[in-house]
Amino acid sequence: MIRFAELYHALDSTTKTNEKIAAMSSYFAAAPPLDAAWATYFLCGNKLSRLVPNKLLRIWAAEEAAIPDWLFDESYHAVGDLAETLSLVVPPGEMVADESLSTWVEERLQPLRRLDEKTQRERVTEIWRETPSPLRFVVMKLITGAFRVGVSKRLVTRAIAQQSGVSADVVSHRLMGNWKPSKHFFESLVDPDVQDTLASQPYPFCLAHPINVDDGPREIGDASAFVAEWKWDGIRGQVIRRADQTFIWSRGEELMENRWPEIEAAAEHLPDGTVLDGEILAALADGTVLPFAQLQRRIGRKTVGKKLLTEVPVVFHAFDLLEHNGEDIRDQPFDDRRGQLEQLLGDCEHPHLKITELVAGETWDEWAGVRELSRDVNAEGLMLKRKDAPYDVGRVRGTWWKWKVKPYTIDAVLIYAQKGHGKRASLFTDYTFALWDGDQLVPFAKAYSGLDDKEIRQVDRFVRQNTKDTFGPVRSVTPTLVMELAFEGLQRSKRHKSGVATRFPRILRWRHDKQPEDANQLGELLEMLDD
Ligand SMILES: Nc1ncnc2c1ncn2[C@@H]1O[C@H](COP(=O)(O)OP(=O)(O)OP(=O)(O)O)[C@@H](O)[C@H]1O
Repeated sequence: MIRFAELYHALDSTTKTNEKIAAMSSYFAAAPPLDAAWATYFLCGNKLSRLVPNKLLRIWAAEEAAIPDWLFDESYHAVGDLAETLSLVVPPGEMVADESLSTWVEERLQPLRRLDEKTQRERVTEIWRETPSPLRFVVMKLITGAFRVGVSKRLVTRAIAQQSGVSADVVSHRLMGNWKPSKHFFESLVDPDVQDTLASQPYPFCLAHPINVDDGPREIGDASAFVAEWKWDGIRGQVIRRADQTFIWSRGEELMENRWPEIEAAAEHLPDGTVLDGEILAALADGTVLPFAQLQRRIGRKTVGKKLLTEVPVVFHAFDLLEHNGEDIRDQPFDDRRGQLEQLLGDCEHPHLKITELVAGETWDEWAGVRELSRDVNAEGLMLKRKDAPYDVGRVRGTWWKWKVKPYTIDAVLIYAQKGHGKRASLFTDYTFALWDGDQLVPFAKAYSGLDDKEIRQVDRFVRQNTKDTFGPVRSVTPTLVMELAFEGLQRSKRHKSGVATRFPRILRWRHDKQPEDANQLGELLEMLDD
């Protein structure tokens, strides 16, 4: 466990990619497979659900430290993070013997949830007495369900690939979807010879690069090398038909069960061993695509009632074929995959499962004209896809380009929060957002509205659990949450560190599917300036 705590602190103390990868690689090189599986689980952003109520931890800690409750609360207020407060306030313990990460998790931590309060307290006190502060901090993060470390899944993938010799593409595929940490899981993850057989497992998604709106797409090459499709504004998904079952995955790697019954029913007509990539859209029977706001009515519902099914029917617009007849065809050129997709969906045409049509055009000028009509079909612009490119993992430059029509939206990272006013005076509701400038996050806009009450409470909880610093009423938080902001206009501004002032910024949606490093660059905002 000490080694895992050291890894945590090593990752926390550097922003350099290479140092993070090196720290993880050396951890994986020495860790037994079950420990490595748990470490992978946590580093990829998974958590244990909360094991002991925070309220009880606070009371027990105050008693263990022999301080009054109000002093504990003051300390918590000053520190801003419960796990850190617990590890600082309770006197440091002395380690008896180091146990492995998996022993900690499986034998000491997970069982806590099922114990009665008295035994829970005995076990937690025992943990405090046996853990020095740096180790205790990590253990408390796990117990409070707030464990989080500043690495992306991509970096974890690279570290495992580097250490094991299995290619990053294969590792990233094996890390997709739901898996449970086990010795067998990690051994298969790093085994070059193992066959991947998990029926529900999706492929890593291919992502797009933005085209500079002013310059247009000429810089990316000749138009004849590309096809164009509408850039739909819906939910990205992979529809998998394997072993007579259907699985629909979101880009955020969530298995969307019972959410899209029309699409599930349509997918039953697909042959076994098929994986489609595409966009879930709200659309009428005549094919008219509805705005995202309509689709939003179905988001977040675990099951969908009859009324909503009739009012907001959905269609899966397939734009790629990743697996055909059980064979992974991602290495084939787009043109070939598209040919097979057309044949496949031509054979089993269904009102809720369609192929996205290519947008007619042969030159950039022709497509520029068509792009102006995007809003009329409720699209955000065009997607340009290279005909000879394989289906890549992640955002590989040159394969897919997004050429949006209305650029006044951007994905930003929440970095500061402050309490609101009036009925929101007890909640952190005023947010400051930042964009990347190289590896720095630069604040550029404040936004107060756009989230619903439930989301506001979630963000409030996040702020309290992830405060890094307190400046008067303002808290800086670990950069984690990504929100899509919309604004009416942009102006150059000397007063702002970012160099721009946004007009009427508001939160459009919480991008659960994005990691902080997926947020936009400041340069992309500057490119939107009209002058
Ligand atoms: N025809 C299409 N081909 C591929 N992706 C499409 C298409 N139409 C809509 N999309 C959406 O566009 C996204 C591609 O852009 P990107 O990979 O940059 O994701 P993104 O950051 O979510 O995009 P954005 O925030 O600009 O909508 C896909 O994830 C998908 O949801």
